[in-house]
Amino acid sequence: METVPGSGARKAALKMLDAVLRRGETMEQAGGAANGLPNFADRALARAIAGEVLRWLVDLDALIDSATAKPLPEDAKARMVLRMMLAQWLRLDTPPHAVVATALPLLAGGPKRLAHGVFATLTRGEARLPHIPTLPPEVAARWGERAEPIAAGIGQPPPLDLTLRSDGTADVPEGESLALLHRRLPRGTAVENLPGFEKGAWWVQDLAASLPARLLGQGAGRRALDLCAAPGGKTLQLASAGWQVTALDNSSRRLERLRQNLARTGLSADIVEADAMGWEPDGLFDAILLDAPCTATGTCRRNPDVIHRIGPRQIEAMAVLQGQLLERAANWIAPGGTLVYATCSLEREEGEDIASACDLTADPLSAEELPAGIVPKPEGWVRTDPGILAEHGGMDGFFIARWRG
Ligand SMILES: C[S@@+](CC[C@H](N)C(=O)[O-])C[C@H]1O[C@@H](n2cnc3c(N)ncnc32)[C@H](O)[C@@H]1O
Repeated sequence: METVPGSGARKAALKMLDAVLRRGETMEQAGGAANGLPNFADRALARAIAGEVLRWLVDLDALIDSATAKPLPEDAKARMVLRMMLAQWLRLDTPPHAVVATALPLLAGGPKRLAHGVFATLTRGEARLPHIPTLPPEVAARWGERAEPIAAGIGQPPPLDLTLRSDGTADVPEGESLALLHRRLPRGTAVENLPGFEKGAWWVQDLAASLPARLLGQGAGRRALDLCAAPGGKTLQLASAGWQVTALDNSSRRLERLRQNLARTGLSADIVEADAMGWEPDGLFDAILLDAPCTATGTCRRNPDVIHRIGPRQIEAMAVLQGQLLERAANWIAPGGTLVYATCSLEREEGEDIASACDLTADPLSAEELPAGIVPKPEGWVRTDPGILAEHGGMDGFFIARWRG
């Protein structure tokens, strides 16, 4: 039983933050802590509090440190609760008295007075966050000159992008269109209530995530392999563009979502549950899309946990796997066929370095194939990040390269 209304959401947010920051779990894994909450609003609030703390962590800590004589240990519960209190007040516009009433019970039997005092000092002093979140120094160094525009994108959740099924644009929501078969809606739009959801006229997919499949063109019944396919956004695009798709993934849970997505949209694909490192196809493919597993740092706007969880160790491990997957996929392209490699990572090791090491014949991407404002690099690769088309709401970070068989 909740003693203070809303305290369940705060407890769940605290558990999520613990899972991400101490145990290195993803927000998706950590989000399980909110599943037991009785209503949608509380679950959404728990996720929003945890998300805002992760977006603004460095700046929230700086405020806390400015108001304590002796810095609180990094892993002190009082620090975590104060981060949540400040995020609610400064980012979610919760009145300070409501913040205090719902957060302090989390410190029952602990340093409640200390937390209350720090929060009161900061509210009295009208503390403010900077305009753009500060990145942890090692992350800023990794992202170099791209760090500032990316950080600007991290400040809030991204808008909602939809990809439309290619057989007509009737019964789809109004919105900005930055590419063929694309609609952009304001952040926070509830998906289930939009026109066309039940009929499967569209699916949720960031504009950058929609680029790799676009770059394979129309299928006209030819065979495509979607390697690492689940939950299937790109499988849907390929099937919708007339490819006869084999969709392979090694996660049965994620493949179940792919099946549901195919059923909702009325599109079809042959589904294979297998480890791409052991599987052998029964023939060659005219197109292969390798949307490789990656650190997903390019999704930092919707998954700000990656800013704090991902470091050189994870990047290196992913880069090894990506290189091996690309080497295998390269054997399965038919002569004259096309292979597209993509990752939703901002890290050079998972993009440019992998493409540089590939000895297939390059098929450089051209600006004409891409939405206006996205310009390929001189090598013919595409590198997107949240700073591109920022005036329209930006996009996820992706690396995309293409070769011919
Ligand atoms: C970036 S996600 C794919 C997203 C998907 N292409 C989409 O658009 O919805 C990478 C996928 O690779 C799968 N994966 C990771 N290692 C794999 C392996 N060795 N064999 C097959 N699939 C693998 C994961 O289960 C995950 O679904």
